[in-house]
Amino acid sequence: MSTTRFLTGITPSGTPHLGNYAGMMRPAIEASRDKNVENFYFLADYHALIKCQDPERVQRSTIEIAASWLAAGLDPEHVTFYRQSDIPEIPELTWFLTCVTGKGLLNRAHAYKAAVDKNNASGSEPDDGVTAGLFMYPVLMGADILIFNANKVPVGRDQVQHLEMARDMASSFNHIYGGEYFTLPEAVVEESVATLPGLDGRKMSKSYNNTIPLFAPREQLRKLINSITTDSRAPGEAKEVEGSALFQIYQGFASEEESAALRQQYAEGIAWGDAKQILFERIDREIAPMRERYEYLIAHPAELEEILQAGAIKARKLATPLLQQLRGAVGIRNLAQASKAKTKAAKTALPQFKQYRESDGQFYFKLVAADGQLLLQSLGFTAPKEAGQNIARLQRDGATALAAIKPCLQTLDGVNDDLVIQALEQLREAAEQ
Ligand SMILES: Nc1ncnc2c1ncn2[C@@H]1O[C@H](COP(=O)(O)OP(=O)(O)OP(=O)(O)O)[C@@H](O)[C@H]1O
Ligand SMILES: N[C@@H](Cc1c[nH]c2ccccc12)C(=O)O
Repeated sequence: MSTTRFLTGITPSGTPHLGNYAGMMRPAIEASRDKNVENFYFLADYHALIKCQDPERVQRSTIEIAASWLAAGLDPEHVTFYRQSDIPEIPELTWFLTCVTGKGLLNRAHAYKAAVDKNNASGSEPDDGVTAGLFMYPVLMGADILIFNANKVPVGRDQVQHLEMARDMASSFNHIYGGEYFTLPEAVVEESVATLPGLDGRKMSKSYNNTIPLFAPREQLRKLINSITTDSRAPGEAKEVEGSALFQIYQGFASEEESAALRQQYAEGIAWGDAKQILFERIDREIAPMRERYEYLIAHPAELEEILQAGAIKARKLATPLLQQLRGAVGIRNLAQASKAKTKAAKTALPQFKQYRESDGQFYFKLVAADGQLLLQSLGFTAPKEAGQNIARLQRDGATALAAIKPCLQTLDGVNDDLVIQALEQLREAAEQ
């Protein structure tokens, strides 16, 4: 049995923060220790170019995020850890998928729609300032996922629509080229993972500039924690945990007992300064052991490069043969082998007869086109042999047999005899080859 494949990407467009760590990296690293799953983690640097056109920042962020994953315990021996831009099969697949994706589907993508809505609201042209990169974002993401035929993709809520689109692209391609080339991936949204607030109480996010960098040096970490917004209650006055960013961040790191103890101290009127000291100590306890490794890796980017290159080799062992197969499927082929490929492609796209027994105890058959359309549906027969004989007649005599066995068939909306005869012809030709 094949193992389940998990895949997730992180866009290197800034410095990783405590929210990225608690909300994504830590649970992903814990999950990666499960021996029954295959894990793919990658740096989505092509995606970074959509929102960040500062080359130094892209490079810096790639280094910081790669070093963060490794320092936080990701083991590149057990997972496939790579950089998107090291896998040339991804942009090539992006093009194949682009050609089977409706433009209308992409018009509905949240990120693109949000940009258009903003322009409409301000009276600008709808596509003002919108790059084709932003528009195509879901296709690139689809290629990231489909190139490894990932089954499960852990993502935040905002990415669920992209997974639906990836499924659409996979089924369109399978349908058009008549084969099970792609597995349909599923989003995994971990509801139990907390969203950490930032310094100002809103969601901690690069875009809000309210983050605490995951590997801020100790003294900077202390300073940032001291700047978390609190209310003006004085020492000795009872404090509310509800709506306290400080408490929520603490919960993202502490055990249940530790959280209960701080809740008690809030009720007893702990001074904000002391609560901040407790938060600082708790976070530093978790981060300090990793900080040394992080700083080492940041100072040795050649080692990071080597780890990513090894990851790319591992990843391409899967991507290269799949892409080869896809090239053949779409008709980009070695011309010396063209005729062979043609026969094979024709075979994969054939209609099919199916014979089965229903719960009423009767035997039935149907004819299904390669794209899944139902072309013929029989009524029930008492013996399986009768169903088999009718199939054999249709295969042998085509149109004549179809006319003769009409009374044993249901009428189907939207299907005419020509369509059925064409399918029977196609089956006959294939059998003759
Ligand atoms: N405050 C947060 N709490 C928990 N998880 C978070 C938080 N912010 C981001 N994540 C998770 O980290 C991963 C990377 O997210 P992302 O790069 O969007 O972070 P971000 O700082 O919000 O960036 P941006 O502002 O550019 O969207 C995602 O899985 C996301 O769910
Ligand atoms: N778009 C994702 C990052 C990403 C790119 N490709 C992916 C493939 C799978 C999962 C996530 C991704 C984000 O912003 O968070």
